[in-house]
Amino acid sequence: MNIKIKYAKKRYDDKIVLDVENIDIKSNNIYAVVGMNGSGKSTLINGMAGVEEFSECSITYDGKQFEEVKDNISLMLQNFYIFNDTVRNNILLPVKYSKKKIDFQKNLEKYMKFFNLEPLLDKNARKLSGGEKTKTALLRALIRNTDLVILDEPTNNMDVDGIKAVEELIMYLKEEGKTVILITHNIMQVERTADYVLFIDKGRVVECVERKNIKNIFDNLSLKEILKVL
Ligand SMILES: Nc1ncnc2c1ncn2[C@@H]1O[C@H](COP(=O)(O)OP(=O)(O)OP(=O)(O)O)[C@@H](O)[C@H]1O
Repeated sequence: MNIKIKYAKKRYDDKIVLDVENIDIKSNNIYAVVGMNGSGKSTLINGMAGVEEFSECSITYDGKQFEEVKDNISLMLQNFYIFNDTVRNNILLPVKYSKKKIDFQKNLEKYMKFFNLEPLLDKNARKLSGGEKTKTALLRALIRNTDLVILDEPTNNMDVDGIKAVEELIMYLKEEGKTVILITHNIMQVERTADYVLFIDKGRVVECVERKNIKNIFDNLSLKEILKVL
């Protein structure tokens, strides 16, 4: 999905926490959104996914307005909610709210292969480990098989195997033709997965560059400055 953000602003009372313009997301690429805590990353993607309203914005998705494409956008929230129910029902939650006819079972099987969640499907999701809960939330975001997938720190709480599985899954989503927007604080993950990197600082886009043009993020002084990497 091609997304054009002419401008997007978010204000809380008198404080402007996001003020971005001219962001072009090109279809079938993986975008990493990086920046310090509180820089506005979640505000940006939550607004793009329609779970929060911008104070002002002009955004088109494949040339259309959000309402026309919302069935084709999914978001994994940073602070996702786990319901007091089975893992299966937690993952299948979007089924209840979907107007589109979707083969949820097929999607579940397709994406669950990346994790070892099958044996846990009938367990109460509140009893899972932190990493298993994150996998549950991630599969919930994927179950509608949307063209645009937005993930807010999808490897939180994960061990090395979990991180590897999520990164393989992200690459697979791209192979399927999807557009992925990924917030992460893991710069190595950016190097391993992203096609483009959107650097946000104090609510503004500082850079949006092709990852292959950032020879080495750790050698790039301006990026080190933004990320405060020593
Ligand atoms: N409901 C709210 N009311 C007031 N201020 C808010 C609210 N939600 C977020 N903010 C402020 O907006 C700014 C941007 O927050 P945001 O969550 O987008 O940052 P972030 O870059 O995603 O941070 P992190 O890396 O910590 O997840 C922060 O200063 C935050 O305190």
